Amino acid sequence: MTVIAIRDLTKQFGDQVVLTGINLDLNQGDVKVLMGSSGSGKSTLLRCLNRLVEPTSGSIQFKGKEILDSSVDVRALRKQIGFVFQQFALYSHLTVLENVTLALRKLEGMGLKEANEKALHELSQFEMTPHQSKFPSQLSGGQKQRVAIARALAMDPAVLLLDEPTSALDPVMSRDVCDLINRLHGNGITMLCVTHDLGLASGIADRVLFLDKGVIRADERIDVLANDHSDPEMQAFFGKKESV
Ligand SMILES: Nc1ncnc2c1ncn2[C@@H]1O[C@H](COP(=O)(O)OP(=O)(O)OP(=O)(O)O)[C@@H](O)[C@H]1O
Repeated sequence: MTVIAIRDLTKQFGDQVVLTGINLDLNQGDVKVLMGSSGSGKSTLLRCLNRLVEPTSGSIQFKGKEILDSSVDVRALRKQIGFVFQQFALYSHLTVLENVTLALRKLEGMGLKEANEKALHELSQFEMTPHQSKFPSQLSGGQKQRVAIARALAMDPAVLLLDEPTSALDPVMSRDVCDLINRLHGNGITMLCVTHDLGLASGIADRVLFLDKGVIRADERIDVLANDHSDPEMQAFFGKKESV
């Protein structure tokens, strides 16, 4: 089943055209990785999918319904399409547990007891229950990312968007996040992940979407892209990275 269908999507910031004619389908359970040079529009595309950025034109359907209509309830949409930020975006003055319950109380309208139970359930999936009373400053980067992912999953989203989830992490913690994403994959959640990290990309997905100058130029196996010497853009991008 197609969960997200993007058609002819464009985005301009003033005179700058960032996305030009994006077409992409995400099917249920897909884990897709979006790569491309810095400034190619990856984060912008990801952000369009839950309307953190408003596209200039085109269509995005979520489960067959247009999400760019002005009548769409954006808060409800963001429960269905969760977003995990590069820098975790946790509230520093709230504990781990409160970071997760806040979203449940505000977006789901849950009472404290119900929200606590749900939040503790999510945190336990990621072995974060022992850290529930800590503040973000008392956590490692990997633990912060676990909390951020637990918070997004507490909404039971159909889709999880991840924007460079390992870029602030060391290699060990990056592998931890990679394992975690693979566990989620087993649960059937649909994911689109922006990353520069080839280890993460090859660890979670078979294929990579390569974004270049506002269009998706390739949807291909990672090793094929990495060894494609005929394309100067790909070579420039993958040539700088470790071989896969
Ligand atoms: N809110 C904004 N206002 C104006 N320009 C923006 C805005 N957000 C992004 N841009 C511009 O859009 C272009 C694409 O940015 P985007 O963050 O999507 O790229 P990216 O591929 O994710 O880059 P990186 O890999 O460096 O994170 C950049 O030139 C950026 O300056």
